[in-house]
Amino acid sequence: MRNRPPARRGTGKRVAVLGAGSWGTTFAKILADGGADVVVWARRPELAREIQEGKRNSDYLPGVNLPMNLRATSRLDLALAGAEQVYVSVPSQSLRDNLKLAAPHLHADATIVSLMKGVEKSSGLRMSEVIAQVLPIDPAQIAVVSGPNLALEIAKEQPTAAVVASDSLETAQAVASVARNRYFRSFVNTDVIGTEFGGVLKNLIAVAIGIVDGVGYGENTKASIITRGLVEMTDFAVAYGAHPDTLAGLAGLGDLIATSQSPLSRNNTAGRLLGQGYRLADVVKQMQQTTEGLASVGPVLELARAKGVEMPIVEQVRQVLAGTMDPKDIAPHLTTDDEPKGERTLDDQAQGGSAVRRALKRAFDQLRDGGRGARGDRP
Ligand SMILES: NC(=O)C1=CN([C@@H]2O[C@H](COP(=O)(O)OP(=O)(O)OC[C@H]3O[C@@H](n4cnc5c(N)ncnc54)[C@H](OP(=O)(O)O)[C@@H]3O)[C@@H](O)[C@H]2O)C=CC1
Ligand SMILES: O=C(CO)COP(=O)(O)O
Repeated sequence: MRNRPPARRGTGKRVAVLGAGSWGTTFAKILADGGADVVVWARRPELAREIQEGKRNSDYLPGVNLPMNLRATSRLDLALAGAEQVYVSVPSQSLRDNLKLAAPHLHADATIVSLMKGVEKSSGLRMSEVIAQVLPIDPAQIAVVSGPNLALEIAKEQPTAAVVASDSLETAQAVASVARNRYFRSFVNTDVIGTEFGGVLKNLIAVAIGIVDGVGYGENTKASIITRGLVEMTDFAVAYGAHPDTLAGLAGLGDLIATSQSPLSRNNTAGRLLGQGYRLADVVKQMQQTTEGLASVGPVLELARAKGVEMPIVEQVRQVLAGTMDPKDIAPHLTTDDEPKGERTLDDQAQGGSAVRRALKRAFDQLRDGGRGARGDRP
């Protein structure tokens, strides 16, 4: 049968990846190169066939050779049969429906790992919350992965790191020990909220940076937006229970830097097109791949309002998307009639500012130290 994956070659844990786009395929490669026995699910049979037989995914990762031990199928039952860990990488807005399709084939003890960086538009829920709502599983069976992880760079085996978070440290460690290899290092923590929101929120700031790029503004404007954007990200995530250090780590600052600087970022690219004067509908048409930030703006601002968190940069992004603000008017922080205020309040300093300094020092110490084994992105 064409769809049946061939006999396994690896000796490692049996895992599945749902979604064969740029990140799903890249993550499947990470896992396979780490020794896991991986089957990736592609919803289109022709894509499954290309990965399975040609070891290529020319739609999403042109020019990349996939590992010989990576298998693919368009049949969910085959992909999930015997999988102890299931990594999910579909567009956030499609997670709920895809989970419902997968549910009958999931092993009861399987760990479900979200690789996604969006919130559900209709509910405002994070991806781990959607998983917990749809599947009858213990929260300790859920993990999330986030970090500076531009797919194409990793598919070319350029080294990077990520955070695996779960309510259960044991689960995070079990995932991190599989999701690692010579070019991909996984740290662990138990701050699921901070790790997930880091990935969601940096997308919005990356859209803002893209807009600024498209307009033609330079490095001062971008640096101001990145820095103030990190404050917005931290304030928002902390209001929802995140640890501020997480936002100063790989899943926050790290991902913000990678996404804001790279033309590989879809969010950054969408922003640039908006800054060049394209209307949102045309930008959406041009973007061939998932651009989570465009769908997250509304729900994030609603969640911010519910907690009284100010997000002036994200609000400006909303207005540019809605066509009610000229991209040229996007500015690092509100308008000129805004009362002068401290860059940070004393309260912020206690919660976020000092955390940023501590995290930068720790990152420096870790670089000097060379890094050993999976451990926290923060102590
Ligand atoms: N790309 C990256 O660098 C990174 C992405 N992420 C996150 O990973 C998630 C997935 O992104 P990414 O892989 O880049 O997205 P892509 O657009 O590259 O791929 C999406 C994949 O999901 C499949 N899919 C399954 N169900 C649906 C559906 N109902 N509607 C649309 N597509 C569906 C698509 O199938 P088909 O091919 O048939 O359309 C495709 O294989 C996002 O949340 C993103 O933020 C996280 C880190 C890095
Ligand atoms: O999350 C990413 C890098 O860490 C990918 O960003 P984009 O979705 O903007 O391409």
